[in-house]
Formats: sequence, structure tokens, C-alpha cells
Amino acid sequence: MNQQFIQSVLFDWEKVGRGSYLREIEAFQGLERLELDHPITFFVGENGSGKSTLLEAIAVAHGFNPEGGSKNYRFSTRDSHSELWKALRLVKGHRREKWGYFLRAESFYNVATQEESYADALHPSAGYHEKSHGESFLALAQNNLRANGLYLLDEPEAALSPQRQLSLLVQIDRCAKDGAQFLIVTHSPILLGIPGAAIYCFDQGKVHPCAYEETESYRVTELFINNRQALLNRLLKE
Ligand SMILES: Nc1ncnc2c1ncn2[C@@H]1O[C@H](COP(=O)(O)OP(=O)(O)OP(=O)(O)O)[C@@H](O)[C@H]1O
Repeated sequence: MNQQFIQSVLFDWEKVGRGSYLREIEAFQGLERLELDHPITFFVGENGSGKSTLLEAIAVAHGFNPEGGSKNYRFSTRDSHSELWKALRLVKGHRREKWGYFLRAESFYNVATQEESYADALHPSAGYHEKSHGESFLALAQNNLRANGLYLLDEPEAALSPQRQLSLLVQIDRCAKDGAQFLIVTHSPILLGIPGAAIYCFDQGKVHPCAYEETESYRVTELFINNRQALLNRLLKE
């Protein structure tokens, strides 16, 4: 039985403007429903295939600030989110999340600044700006990952070394086993390797389920590591 907070996403394309670029995104053609029945769901696919657009729309439809943060974050440095959220209906389960966080690599700096402005004597700032990019990103993730939480993470690997990606993997796995739900956009073959996750690929003109070994992140990394010289010879000669 599906135990997730957000169990599926239904699409009503009539609510998207006729001339909108959203109608041109290939992966969205004919997309009417997306099942979310695993504690961890990954969105993978080529750059520009629509992963972040969909994650952001789910986040906004659920009440998160488009630029990221918890549901208490209400700030806007640039109003650039798409209208896709208006076309979504989120089918919710009977459980309600205890805490949630929308984490985007691209607006992390602004979220860190906002976190400072929300700090007070009882809730001191974690001082994310005083750490390196990767240190602060991992700290923010670690400070916000909890049991029974709902997490939407957009390329959380962006600032992280492989070792820290493994640390994040362990944390995500632990929270997922403790009732949390994760939707994660990633290009990381490390994070994608979390056992038991569902993977949706946005390539080949449709959003479709995909095995770990079929993802491009895995295949290209595997090819490069196991055939580096031959691959480089070929690429650099062309
Ligand atoms: N404001 C906009 N106007 C027109 N097109 C846009 C706009 N915002 C995004 N797009 C286009 O929508 C498509 C999907 O973008 P999106 O950011 O969702 O891709 P992605 O799969 O997350 O890519 P990446 O892996 O590079 O982050 C891209 O082709 C992008 O150029």
C-alpha cells in the first residue's frame, strides 16, 4: 500500500497557456499522471528535459516557496517559477509530514541569507555563509533531514564531493526508512545508487520508469571509468 505523503501527481494541461514553453517540453507530452509510491523517487534525464520544472511545480503546488526552504520561508529574489503548478493536482495520503524542505542548489545562497535573517536568540543561525559551499550545503541538508519529513531536492550533489555525497546518501536512506519521502532531481550516479528507489527518466520524449543501470549518469560514468583511455582517444580525435 502507498504510504507516501504525495502519492501521485495529476496533470490538467488545459490550465497551461496555449503559447507556454511548458507545452513544448517533450517529456511532458501526454503526461497525465505520475505515481509516487516509493519513499525515494529520482528524476533523471538530459539537461533541459524538464526535471526541475516539474519538481518546482510540485513544490509550489504543495505550498513551498519557489526559491526553496521550509514552508515558513517566504521570500522572493526573482519571480521566475513557471505556471505548471496550477495544472497539477497532488493526491495526498492519509499521513501528514512532520516537516518539509525544498532544497535547490541554484538558489542555495539566497536560502542561506534568508536563514540568517530568520535567526533569533532561540533559533541561532547555522552560519551557512561562513562555511564552504559544500560544507554549508551538507550542513543545511543534515539540519533539515528528519524522520517523517517531505523533501524535494534539486541537484543536491552540486556542491558535494563524492565522499559527502555518500554521507548524504546515508542520511537520505536513514530518513526514508523512518517514514520520510524524497523527490530528488539528480545527475549523481552515487545518489542514484540508493537501494529501493524509483527512478523516472525524462528522456526519449516521455517520463518513464528506468533501472539504475539504464540511467545515463550510471552508463556514462561506468563507460568513462572502465574505458577512459579508449573513450578519450575517440573523443579528442573527433
Ligand atoms: N522561463 C522560461 N522560458 C522559456 N523556457 C524555459 C523557461 N524556463 C525553463 N525553460 C526551458 O524549459 C526546459 C526545461 O528546463 P528544466 O530547468 O526543467 O530542465 P532540467 O531537466 O531540470 O535541466 P538541468 O538538468 O539542466 O537542470 C528547458 O529547455 C528550459 O530551457
